Amino acid sequence: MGKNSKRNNKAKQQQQQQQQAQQAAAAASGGGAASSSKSNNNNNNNKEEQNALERRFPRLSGKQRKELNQLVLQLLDLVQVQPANPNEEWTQYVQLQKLLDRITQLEEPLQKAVCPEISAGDDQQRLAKVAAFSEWAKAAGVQSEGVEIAIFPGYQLGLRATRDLAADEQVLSVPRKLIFSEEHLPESDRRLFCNYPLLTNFNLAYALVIEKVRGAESEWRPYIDLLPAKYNTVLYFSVAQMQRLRGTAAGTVALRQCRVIARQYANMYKCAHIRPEASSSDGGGSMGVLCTQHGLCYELYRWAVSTVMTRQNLVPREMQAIDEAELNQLPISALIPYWDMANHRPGKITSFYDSGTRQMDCTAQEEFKAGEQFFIYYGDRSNADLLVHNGFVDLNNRKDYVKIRLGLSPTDPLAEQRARILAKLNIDRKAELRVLPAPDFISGELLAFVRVFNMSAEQLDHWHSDLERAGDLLHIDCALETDHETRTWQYLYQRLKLLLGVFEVTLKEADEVELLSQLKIKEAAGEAAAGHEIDLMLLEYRRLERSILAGALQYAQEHCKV
Ligand SMILES: C[S@@+](CC[C@H](N)C(=O)[O-])C[C@H]1O[C@@H](n2cnc3c(N)ncnc32)[C@H](O)[C@@H]1O
Repeated sequence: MGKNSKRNNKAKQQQQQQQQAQQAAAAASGGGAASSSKSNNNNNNNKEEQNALERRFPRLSGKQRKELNQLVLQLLDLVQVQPANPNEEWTQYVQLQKLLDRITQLEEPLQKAVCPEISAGDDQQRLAKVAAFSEWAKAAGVQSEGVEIAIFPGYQLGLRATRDLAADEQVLSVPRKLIFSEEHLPESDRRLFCNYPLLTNFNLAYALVIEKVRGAESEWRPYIDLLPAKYNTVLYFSVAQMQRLRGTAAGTVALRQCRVIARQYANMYKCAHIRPEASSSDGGGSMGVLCTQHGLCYELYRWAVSTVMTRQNLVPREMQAIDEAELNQLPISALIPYWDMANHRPGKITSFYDSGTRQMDCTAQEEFKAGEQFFIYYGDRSNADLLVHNGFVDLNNRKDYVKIRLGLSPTDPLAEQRARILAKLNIDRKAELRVLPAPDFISGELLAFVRVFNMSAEQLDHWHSDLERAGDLLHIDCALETDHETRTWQYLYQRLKLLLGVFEVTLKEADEVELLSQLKIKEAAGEAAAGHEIDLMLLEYRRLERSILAGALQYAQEHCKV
């Protein structure tokens, strides 16, 4: 087949798909202009499709649909506003959660029809699915002789060594055909849903939604059945739980994540039920098909997004995504069954995709005794990152840090001179810089920023006269005038004190310690209530961030005295 005819076919397929989307959208929204202009034949097809959809997805009453439409429009209006400060950001989040709660309530019949397990399921129920999953994985070529899937309290499921494993020994390999990605979608769906190669993690979430809703018809069922029913990601936090993050380094990122996912869902809903005609007029609009043809509801979307966030890995792209060669070099997000049952412990990365054999190989990062949990290392990430994107924190994180935001004031008459020195150090005039755990406490970039920020006009002239030496500012022992050095450390001291002060406003240190110990006692007694894991994670996170800031505060105080 020549290139052009291939392209024509693709265009035809795309057109057909869009027509289907339009018909389905019209059907799901109770018919309308889109269906009335079709031929008789199309009308019949439309009816059949509508009936099929009705059988599969329960119809909401007109009143319920109207309320849902209004809620979605309110949500879109709400998230359009860029909050000007942390208080506004918080108020917006609280309002957003209220809308989402009601949306989820109204969508419950749909959720029960397409993904009933999502609100149920625990570790024991998952464990019961392991035999079918392992058989399926082995039949497709997964090698996992030295490990098995088991329950580990505090981790949900994980991998257990079935014999002694030596360091560097090959433990797992998963062939490409079992690595789930957007490339498993039929081409017509890929064209429809995967238009943004840079957003490959979302493409993966869409592919997962489609397979999930296919249920027993999906060849991925044994894997999907084994996935957790819900997650500890920020999308599952209650307002009271999110409150614990206020004023911490993870707070703003967590709120932004909730906003982004809610907005994406609302946009897809709008294209499906409020403005279905958008399905055929622009690429983004066609995403409404996920709601009309694949039963997408918010509960299913947050599950799919969280599955991807907590389990994805990158593998090389094998199929051309679009006609831009450069983007086709970018890897894609993928779910790697069996390998993704391994939990994290600090160490080194030992999982690599082999393009020659086309499989993901994983070796043991250290020795494991028979019966022990087999851990892999997920990579260098701060606990704020782990909390927001992976739904856990690492109590022994050697790569932890707390980001603080600093910026040059636009009203500072010396801002340009300062910015020039910072640029030499690859630091922006508005930057997020790292406070570190002992023994470093203050990163070189943070120290350099504050030093530049505190330079007098004369000192700036001095450093400009020999910009090549700017790198010295990154080092603790850089020789500076005493008053300049004192101002630098006083500034750092005040800033850290302020951050710790915000911690106290949200929850006092003594209360935090008390709550943490109560939760641990309850856990030990087997009395953990719903949401316990998230509550515990949030208190642990606060304790770890507080200890980094407090250590750095003491360090800064010692330097103020010098
Ligand atoms: C790739 S999955 C690992 C398998 C997962 N435990 C399960 O039950 O399916 C990653 C998830 O496992 C959990 N996890 C991994 N490492 C952990 C750790 N060190 N502490 C607590 N939870 C961890 C977190 O819930 C994380 O989102």
